[in-house]
Amino acid sequence: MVSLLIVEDDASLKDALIKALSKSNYICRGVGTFKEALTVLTNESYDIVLLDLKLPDAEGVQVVKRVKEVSDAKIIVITGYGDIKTAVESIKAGAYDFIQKPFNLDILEADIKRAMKEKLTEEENLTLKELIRKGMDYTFETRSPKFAEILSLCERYAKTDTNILIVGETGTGKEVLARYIHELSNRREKPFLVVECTSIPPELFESELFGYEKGAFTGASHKKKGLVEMAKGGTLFLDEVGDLPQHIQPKLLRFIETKRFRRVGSVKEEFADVRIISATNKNLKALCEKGLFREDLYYRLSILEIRLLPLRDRREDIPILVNFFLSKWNKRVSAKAMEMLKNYPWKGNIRELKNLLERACILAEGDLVDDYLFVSRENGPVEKELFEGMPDLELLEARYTAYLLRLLKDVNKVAEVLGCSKRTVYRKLRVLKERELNDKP
Ligand SMILES: Nc1ncnc2c1ncn2[C@@H]1O[C@H](COP(=O)(O)OP(=O)(O)OP(=O)(O)O)[C@@H](O)[C@H]1O
Repeated sequence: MVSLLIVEDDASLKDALIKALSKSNYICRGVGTFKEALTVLTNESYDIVLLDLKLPDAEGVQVVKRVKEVSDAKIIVITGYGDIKTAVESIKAGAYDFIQKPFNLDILEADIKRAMKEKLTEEENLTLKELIRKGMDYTFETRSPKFAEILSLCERYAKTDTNILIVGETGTGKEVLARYIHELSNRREKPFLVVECTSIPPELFESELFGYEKGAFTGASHKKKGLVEMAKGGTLFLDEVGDLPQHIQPKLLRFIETKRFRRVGSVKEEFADVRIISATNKNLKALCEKGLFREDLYYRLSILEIRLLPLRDRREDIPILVNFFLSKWNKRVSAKAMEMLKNYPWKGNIRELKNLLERACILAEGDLVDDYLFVSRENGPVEKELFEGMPDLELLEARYTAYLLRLLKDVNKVAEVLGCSKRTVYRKLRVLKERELNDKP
């Protein structure tokens, strides 16, 4: 529902507007002075402000500027007849549009609708900019009865709005499954945002999650929305939730319970309807017992729980996954190699399988990738060449780059495998030369 604040000192006009717009399903509130308007806007969020520029305690363009400082709302200015100059100036100061008294309600409503459309597009763009959406690049075809059961649970859970905890070893596809649940849910048109609990520094966590106001801390030169606000209407995925800093836990709990939060440096309560899916490879219960994770938060997050199988417990799906990853490259493995892949321990689960196959696809010239599957694992002399003398990271990278170049005989391919530019490849080769020269007696 769209919320409107009507700032108008003419009480009869204000009341008439509230009555008429409420009938059209807008949530309306009215105030008669600028002071009241500022107080309300500082404490509550509105989508649109209808703003009379001639108020008893303030008037003119300054009014627009002040409102913009405290609110995200689109401002539609109400001006008296013949006050075009002020109206134009107010647009320059950031108002969305102006409307002259006396006005027709249909025109005002059309204006409100246009302003809302622009506001939603802006919010969407902002979200998209902040969000690097990974492609929906997965397969859930399965021959494993146990995994089929998990999938049918997910389909049922997706239809609810309840928080879900996904538990499983690293690389088992917890994030992929969370995206799948989001895509099956009614929230699919809204964002799916990932909070990487391990990679956000604890001191920045609150502002990343809930956003901040301009001036909230040194360096906060502009207001910024947090992930919770950007995920409005969608799903927030808390990856490695066991690593959630302890000082954030009560704040997240409060948000989950009330759907309300405050940006850092703000007293204003914001509202966001967000579904939380979390994932962990840790034993959260054990963390609770050690006092490292709040028990009440754990129960809130894990109302529904899904336990993902490690790949070794669904080996019947390995051929499906292998063919899925290879098909993108138009490559294949022999039946013998497939058997090897089926029997491998896969401690890193699907991630390890995917990485191994992708590397083999890049390395193999023909369509059969057998020879490149376990190339560095079984190749003792290569390991010796790379690791001799316990190299530091710079030397190891340089040696590995040189090794790949010998193997692939093509700098472009090396750059592709390493995920860097050709220039970086050349730089690493130069490093190797220099280090070898320096190390010679
Ligand atoms: N069903 C699937 N189909 C295809 N690829 C998958 C599938 N599940 C996982 N993967 C791939 O495996 C890799 C690991 O998946 P994901 O990041 O979801 O695992 P995770 O359990 O969240 O890992 P971690 O605990 O390390 O965060 C990704 O590259 C992902 O694309």
